Amino acid sequence: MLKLAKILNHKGFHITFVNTEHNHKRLLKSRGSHSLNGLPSFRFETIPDGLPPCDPDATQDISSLCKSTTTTCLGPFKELLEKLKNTSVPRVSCIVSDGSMSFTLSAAQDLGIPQVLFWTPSACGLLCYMYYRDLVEKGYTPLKDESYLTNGYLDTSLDWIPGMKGVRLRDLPSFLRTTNPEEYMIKLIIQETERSKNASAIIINTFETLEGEVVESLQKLLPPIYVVGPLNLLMEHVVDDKNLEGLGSNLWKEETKCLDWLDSKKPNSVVYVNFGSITVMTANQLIEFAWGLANSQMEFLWIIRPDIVSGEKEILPSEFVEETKERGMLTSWCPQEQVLSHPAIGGFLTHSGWNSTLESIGNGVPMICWPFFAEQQTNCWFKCTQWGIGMEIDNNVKRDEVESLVRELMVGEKGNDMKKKAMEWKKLAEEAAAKTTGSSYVNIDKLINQILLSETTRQKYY
Ligand SMILES: O=c1ccn([C@@H]2O[C@H](COP(=O)(O)OP(=O)(O)O[C@H]3O[C@H](CO)[C@@H](O)[C@H](O)[C@H]3O)[C@@H](O)[C@H]2O)c(=O)[nH]1
Repeated sequence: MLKLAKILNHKGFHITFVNTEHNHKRLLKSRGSHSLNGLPSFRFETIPDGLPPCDPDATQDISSLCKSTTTTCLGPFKELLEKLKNTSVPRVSCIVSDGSMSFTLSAAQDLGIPQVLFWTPSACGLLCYMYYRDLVEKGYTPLKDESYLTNGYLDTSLDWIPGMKGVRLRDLPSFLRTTNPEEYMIKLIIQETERSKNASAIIINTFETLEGEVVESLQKLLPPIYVVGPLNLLMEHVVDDKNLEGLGSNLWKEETKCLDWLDSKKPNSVVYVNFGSITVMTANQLIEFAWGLANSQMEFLWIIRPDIVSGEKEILPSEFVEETKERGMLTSWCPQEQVLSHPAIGGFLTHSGWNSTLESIGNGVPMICWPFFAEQQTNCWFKCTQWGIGMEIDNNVKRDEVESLVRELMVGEKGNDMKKKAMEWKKLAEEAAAKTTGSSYVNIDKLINQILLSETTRQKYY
């Protein structure tokens, strides 16, 4: 979202970027007390998320956060808009908000301005969310009982989601894996996808050559869709804007020593391991990953967030630390985009969050996928079965499987094929983001001219 906002600012928009108070505090902590002072044309504001204060270093519970924002944020958001009217900043002429923050639609309606929803997961993830109502109505979820999680039921294949023939229940976003008929996340998904139909437009961070067929299916269900990714590559066109450089969004402090360490490594020799900002695992799973990496004999850079093990501090066996000290580096958070673009990185063991996936594609890095939740399962399916750049690790992770997949990724024949394929996707991603001619570059201009600066908006506010 911040990247998109920077691009729009670069194109001439005044930006008011609204964080929750919780995230605002976290950003100040990780980036420094002046980091959100903003610029005259790019300002930060906050609204409360409605949750009680909690550990500032840990990711909030997603279900509670969604429930709270969807029920409590509209009031504070409208108050903020009211407040902005009485300041010297230009009048708010359009609202771009997260796809799961559809309460903002009602505020935009009050002001009579365009409202665009930016769905930050993949297009394939969003397409599955669009079919969540059908999954409930057809009786696929809730599951009859817990045994359905393991009795083969999740292998049921579906042929009615257009653009995703052969996808299995287990490859769909994970929220359907519940026996609870009142599951909040399912209700939320149905509510948010339904409300999305009322937006002026939808933005997705992907590119046409990667997810064209899926986007075509989505076009039939939603308002005009603008495909504008990979945003991390489009950002390269605003690097000359020095003013924007200081605005970043890392929620933990970035450790940059790993970049020096990578400088000392041979090309394509290091496995990069990172599970994003939300994934948690058990202490036992952490240990299985550790021994799998150690036994693979490969060099690795492993990012272990302070809250990666649910409910306890992560503890790695001292024998593991001793055995791998010459070839492994452990740290708590890194500048991932710089890491993935480093020539030493040969493969990425990832949870398959969409940003990590796109950043990996944009750098031609093949992946091993350990999807945790949400649409990561769907991203994993596409990477493994459609795009030829991924191999999946079983959820019940075992060291032997980690060892063999890591070796296959780094020195095996399949790994080699995946690397070639990943380089082809990198080229296509670069083409989509190319200045002036790339499809995503062009789509950003179309979004601006057709929606954000519509004729009425122009007449009313400029
Ligand atoms: O050490 C780190 C680890 C991560 N990152 C960055 O953090 C982001 C992580 O994003 P993503 O890979 O999408 O993972 P999550 O944080 O888990 O993302 C959530 O949001 C995504 C977009 O909606 C969804 O695709 C995921 O399923 C959902 O878990 C990426 O830009 C990374 O570059 C860093 O900079 N340093």
